[in-house]
Amino acid sequence: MSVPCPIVFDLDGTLIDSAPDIHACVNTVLRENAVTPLPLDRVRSFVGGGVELLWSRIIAARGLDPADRPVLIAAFMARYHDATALTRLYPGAAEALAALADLGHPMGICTNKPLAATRNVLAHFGLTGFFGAVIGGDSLPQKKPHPAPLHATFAALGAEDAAAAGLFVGDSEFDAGCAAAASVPFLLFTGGYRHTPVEQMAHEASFSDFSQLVRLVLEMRPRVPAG
Ligand SMILES: O=C(O)COP(=O)(O)O
Repeated sequence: MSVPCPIVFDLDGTLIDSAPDIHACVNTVLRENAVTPLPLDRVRSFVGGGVELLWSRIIAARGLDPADRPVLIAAFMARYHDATALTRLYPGAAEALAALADLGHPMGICTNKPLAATRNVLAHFGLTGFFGAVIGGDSLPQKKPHPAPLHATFAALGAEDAAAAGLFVGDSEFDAGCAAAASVPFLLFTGGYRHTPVEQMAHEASFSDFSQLVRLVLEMRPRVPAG
């Protein structure tokens, strides 16, 4: 007798391509401060470690005063909070979530995106009901690649023994590092925001299209005894 394994997903660069909205919010704030905007590729390359790291990188890129960081972040958050107009679900992501839910997999989100913005974007795409646990970048003192947020997500799903039972699906170096630190098998979505070649990133399996995910999960068959 066995039950389907819990699966935790990263959000930005894994389920959603949110870089265009992040880019638009960043450049609105830069323009308001008479700073030259940044190209989309550059902003995308800064995403993954949460809002504070994003702005540290922007400040370094544009030679801004680090003392202005809290004010810049506050102005950014006011826009980022419910920015969804330019964000897209990756093709097949919603269908894969529905198929995994039908198979009985408990699912969660472990993202470095702030929790309120995370909840807004999940609601915008009608995904809220898929996830029994959502941990954001401001939910705990630690962010990915620290293992604590991933452990907390599995714990909130009622799966304390995540290392043995669960899977983590993500796209970035932050996700790969977090999975390794938490000893959770990592499924790498290769179409997201990583900088590192796939073969140089630690992962148990990889996929480039969400139509491959359900088969991959079934092939890996990580099962936990019921009861
Ligand atoms: O907000 C970020 O910087 C990254 O978010 P993610 O953890 O969902 O990739």
